[in-house]
Amino acid sequence: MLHARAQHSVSPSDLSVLQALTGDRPPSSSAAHLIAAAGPQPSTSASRDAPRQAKRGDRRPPVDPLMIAAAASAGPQVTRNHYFHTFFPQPLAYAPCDDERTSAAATMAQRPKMESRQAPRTIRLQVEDEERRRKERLERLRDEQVAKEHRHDERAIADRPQAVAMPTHDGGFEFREDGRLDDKLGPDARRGKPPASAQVHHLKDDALPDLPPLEVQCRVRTRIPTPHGHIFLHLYTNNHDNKEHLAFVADHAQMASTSLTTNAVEGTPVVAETGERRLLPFIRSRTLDSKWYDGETDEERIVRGAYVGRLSATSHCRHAHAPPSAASLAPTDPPLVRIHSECFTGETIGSQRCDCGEQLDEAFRLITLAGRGVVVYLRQEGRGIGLLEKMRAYNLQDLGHDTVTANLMLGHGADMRTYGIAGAILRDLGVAQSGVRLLTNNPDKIRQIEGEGVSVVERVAMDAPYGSGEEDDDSDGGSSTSDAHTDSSVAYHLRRAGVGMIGASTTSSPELDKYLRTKIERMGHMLTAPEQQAVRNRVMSGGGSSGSAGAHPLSESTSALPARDDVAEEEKRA
Ligand SMILES: Nc1nc2c(ncn2[C@@H]2O[C@H](COP(=O)(O)OP(=O)(O)OP(=O)(O)O)[C@@H](O)[C@H]2O)c(=O)[nH]1
Repeated sequence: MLHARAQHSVSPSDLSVLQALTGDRPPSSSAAHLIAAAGPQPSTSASRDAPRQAKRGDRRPPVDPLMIAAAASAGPQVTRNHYFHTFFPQPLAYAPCDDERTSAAATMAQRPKMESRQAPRTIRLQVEDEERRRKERLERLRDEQVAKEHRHDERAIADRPQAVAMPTHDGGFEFREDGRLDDKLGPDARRGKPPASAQVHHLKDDALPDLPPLEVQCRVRTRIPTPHGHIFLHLYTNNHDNKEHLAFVADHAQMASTSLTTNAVEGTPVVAETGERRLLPFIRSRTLDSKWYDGETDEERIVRGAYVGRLSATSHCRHAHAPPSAASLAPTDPPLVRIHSECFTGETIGSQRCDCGEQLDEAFRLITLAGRGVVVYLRQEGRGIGLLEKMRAYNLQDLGHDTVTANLMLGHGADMRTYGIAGAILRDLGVAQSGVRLLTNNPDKIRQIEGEGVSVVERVAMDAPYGSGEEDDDSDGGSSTSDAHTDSSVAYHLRRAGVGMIGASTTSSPELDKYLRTKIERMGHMLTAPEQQAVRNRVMSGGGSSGSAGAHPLSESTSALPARDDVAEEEKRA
């Protein structure tokens, strides 16, 4: 005890060192000298009183001389104070050792406040529990929905003919009554797998992962005389949506043989560049021509427009003839194909906000001119958003927005269409495999349809006849105009004859110009700008028809398609 007290007795030189170290000014080199010189000193009354005062007023333990020596020898930047413990200390930011020199409030202000952001455990468990229950509820609802759709599908299948047969054009195969493939039809069939030629009907549509593999079926086909020529109209159903998609087929040779009622010709005769003569297979629906169920009669097949071989007015016998075989024919020349999306406003009431009516009209004209081609008409109104939303988009367009921005403002993509059904229809018609010449200006459409397994060997420009609204503003009310008064050319009359909508086939309006410009500038469509088109129309009005679709002046390869980066960017932002 005595020894300890002797050790803790404070000498005047200790006090001087302490003063030097804790004074307002940093310790000078003389302080170090002082410290070095500090040794056991004779005690004065002041020094004797100091511990007593400390005992009375200041209850902190006396200063350890070893600490003082260590602090002094470490140089002027270090005091006996310990470092202020923070994760990111300020340089030379030391904690105060004397409460008198820094207030407690200031100290608290300097210290970073560490707060837990975690909710109490009970609340966390409660939230987790609620989340789990919410997920289970959603899963239950989804299961119920799937079960409902499944029941609906089963009913729909039950309503169908018992066994849906598959293509037989190319040596084909059939389903038995129970829906399984007939055993005699090869190894694939024995394994319960349709042959490669049939698998095209079962391609998975990636965009709709929850749906069953896509199947299309042509329910009926009939002949329609149009101002451009006769075409076969096909109505398709499918298992992905409840819409009736359509296909218009121009096939002159088939039309001629059908009207003879004898099917004397079994293909479209063509003469190749080499002078070789050959027959291209008729464009026919495989699902329509296949046997739907055992015991179907020719009469039933005639009513739905299926192939019945040699027809006669009294054909009541059971179907006994195979459809024409394509197996022996040379590879087909690529037919002209248009994949057109429904536009009630443009096609039926002659809206001049878009060029859809003119495009449909032109597509009909071109496939009938070519004598062999297809227009697939998809019920994807308003680029897939439906008529209701398209009309809302029109109202936004009236406020000055273009067609892309209006769609985005309504929470849709710029283009919500898919082409799985179009691909399946083209495969069903037997034109996809050998390649098609696609009538379009839309590079995205080419990419998508190729993604569906349809080979596009050539892009043919969809060059519908429209004028420039700017030029025609002074004409009669801005309605269909341009060449009506001046153009007496064959081209004009040909188009005039093919008008499939109110208000003639050649149209123009400022809205249409804006629509076309947006398609060029924002959607990457390979179109002629409205101003250039006006000039072109004038030239064409003196130059007659653009001629055969096969020699279309704007035909070009599908390479070097422009990107749609800006639209993708805006879609992301929206
Ligand atoms: N959402 C929306 N859809 C429109 C508008 N105008 C036309 N459509 C739809 O657009 C579809 C036609 O698409 P377009 O972009 O004109 O042409 P495309 O089929 O992509 O390209 P092409 O093959 O070159 O004709 C149809 O379904 C029309 O109903 C519009 O202002 N807003």
